[in-house]
Amino acid sequence: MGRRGGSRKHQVNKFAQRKRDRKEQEKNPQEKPGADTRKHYEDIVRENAAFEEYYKFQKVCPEAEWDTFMKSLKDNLPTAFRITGSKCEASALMKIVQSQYFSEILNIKLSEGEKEEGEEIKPINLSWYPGGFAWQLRLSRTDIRRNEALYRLHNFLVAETAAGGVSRQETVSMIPPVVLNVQPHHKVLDMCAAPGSKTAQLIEFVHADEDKMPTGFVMANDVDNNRCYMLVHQAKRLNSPSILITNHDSAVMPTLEITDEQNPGRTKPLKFDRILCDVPCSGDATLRKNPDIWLKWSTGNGNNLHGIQYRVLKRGCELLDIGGRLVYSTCSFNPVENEAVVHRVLQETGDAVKLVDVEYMLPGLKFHKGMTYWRPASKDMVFYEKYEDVPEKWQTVVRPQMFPPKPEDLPKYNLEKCIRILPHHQDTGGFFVAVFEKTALLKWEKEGNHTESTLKKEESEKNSAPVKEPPKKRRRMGGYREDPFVFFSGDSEDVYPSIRDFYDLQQSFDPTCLLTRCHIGKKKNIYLVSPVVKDIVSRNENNIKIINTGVKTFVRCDNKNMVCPFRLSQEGLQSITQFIGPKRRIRILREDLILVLQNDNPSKPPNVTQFSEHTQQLVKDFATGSCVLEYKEEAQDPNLELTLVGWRGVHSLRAYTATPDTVHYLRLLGADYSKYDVNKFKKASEVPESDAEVNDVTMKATDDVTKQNGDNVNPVVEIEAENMATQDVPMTEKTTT
Ligand SMILES: C[S@@+](CC[C@H](N)C(=O)[O-])C[C@H]1O[C@@H](n2cnc3c(N)ncnc32)[C@H](O)[C@@H]1O
Repeated sequence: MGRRGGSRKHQVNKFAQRKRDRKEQEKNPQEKPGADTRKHYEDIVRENAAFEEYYKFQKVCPEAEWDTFMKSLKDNLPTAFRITGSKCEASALMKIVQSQYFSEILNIKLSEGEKEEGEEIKPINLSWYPGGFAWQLRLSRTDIRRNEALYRLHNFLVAETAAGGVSRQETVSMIPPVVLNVQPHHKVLDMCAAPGSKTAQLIEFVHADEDKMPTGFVMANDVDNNRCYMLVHQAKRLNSPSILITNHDSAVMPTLEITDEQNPGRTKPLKFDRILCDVPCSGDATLRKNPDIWLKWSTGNGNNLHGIQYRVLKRGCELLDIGGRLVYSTCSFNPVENEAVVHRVLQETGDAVKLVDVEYMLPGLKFHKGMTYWRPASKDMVFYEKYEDVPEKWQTVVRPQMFPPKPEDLPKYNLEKCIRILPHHQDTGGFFVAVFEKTALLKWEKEGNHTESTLKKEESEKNSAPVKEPPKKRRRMGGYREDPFVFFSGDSEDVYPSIRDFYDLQQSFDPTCLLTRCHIGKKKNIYLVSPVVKDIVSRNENNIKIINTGVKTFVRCDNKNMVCPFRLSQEGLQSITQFIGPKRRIRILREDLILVLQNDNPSKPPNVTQFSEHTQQLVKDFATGSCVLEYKEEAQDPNLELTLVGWRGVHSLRAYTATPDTVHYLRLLGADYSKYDVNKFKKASEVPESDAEVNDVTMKATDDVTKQNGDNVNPVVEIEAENMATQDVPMTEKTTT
């Protein structure tokens, strides 16, 4: 997509990288700049006396459980994943996982040290995850990657992640979107969204009703421009027309405009039904995954983050609609980042916002209730009972709002409704979750038209500043300059009539939901958004930096045999398929679908004569060009229904899918895909040691074919981005400014 295309979206900002390297080197002078600290993870001594002293004092964990808590924290983290995609595909994939891959796990013989005596390695189904689609394995990522007996499981996870059939995500990180209780009609805001594992869940929930385009949407925001491109990657995997990605400081997120359905032609401020506020935090509950935190931990980290956490949560409460729900979460154990922030906001918002109990939504999950007493500490590990005891030199760091409520006020706040998960509860990372509901306007919202306290302050500051000439050129708002979002004007748009006629698009399809990323020149890719997303983008493009939206639906294909210069793209097919008429659809038989998928070399597509008589008849008078291949398997429960982009050549028929999708479909059809399922350990003897990791043969094959198809991003980049996407990267205050 224009300048946002595959090569640039994961591009490292070299200047920022050099700055990070310099800072890192100042901290660890013995390290070479840019050195991969992950290499040394195994050598890190997993101990920190201050950490232990601080949390023992705070009583985050009952004394009797302390040793188990610490032991669990020092252990590697088990792998967890969710099965995603349409209900029928997810059910079929789940059966395959259970019958083929889990049996492998049960049969493996881990060497001593990898497994403790009598340790049960049976996969655990996460009872509280909707549909039972989430699993936790008693194996770390490294166990899976390094164990030859598990190479098929590893290939499966990598390929299905790229195809969008699986999302690898830490168990506890799945909880906030679940308790947010998102429905397809909800307007959802993810305030601190990158790298986007929770955003992916929110998108899945918005798409729960598969037959319809959701009337709701997800707006995923992050302050860090580079990290926003991780969100683009997530959104791309899930092919949703109902997501938009923005780049703004959430603490001062502007109020956007949306069409007022009750008063056609007028707008109203956009308020959200659901808000996820997964704020930047010290990340000390991710110690199992990020052992370098053992080296860096200090009380200062949590204290420094309290302010931004509070501001983001408060702004979230302002942007929430009455009756709406907000989830505040961190991957920190620290009450200063958790209950203290929750208490501070509850204190300010009075009766308008309250905590809700969501235990019933998490059957089988072990956790501790929120804390009602804690003591903030300064960097020198002195704990304070009240603000008056804080020496002057620490008073800007240890703030009055960080202290717990007085015992007599406790019933007002119900802090025990918060959820604190410790690593030993169910062998996961730690996590903190608080669920709020808004029952009335906030005090300061009632006071006037300008509802936001924060923005009001900003406004008055702006007003007192000398008046400047308005900028003549479009403002460049931090980071890369984005290409514009240019919506089709309607039926009269130059390229639209040929698309409409060729694909036999139904009257009910609204062409104004199509967009390109250029004003002038040839339209290359055409993207589709849902009507509500179009409304928001077109009304607010100048109020907030929009990084990305829309699912690629048509791709220019100037083939001399094509009546229409655009072919379909697999990414947007699920959204547009219901509008495509019978003229461009082929209902294909199982054996024929397997034939096109197995013969995916674009230079040698299967000849029509190789297909069944049934399919030969169907394609006999079928015009050449892009088409939809449909397949329905009645014997499955639920029926397996697949929809793929195909291409009718003069003498051939082929599928137009990227390799991860090809493997995914062959897997679902129970067909042979062994050419992609290569044992990299066998292959390892043929490749140099240093290349062994990236030359995962499954993905190498993917890479080759994808380049030929020219339709998808480099899968090696995808793997890297996926690795990033499964980490809730701990933040420091610096990142938030
Ligand atoms: C804990 S991570 C979020 C993880 C993410 N929700 C997920 O599940 O993948 C915190 C994110 O907040 C972002 N962030 C920090 N300060 C912010 C701010 N003021 N506004 C918006 N985003 C912010 C960081 O860039 C970081 O990506």
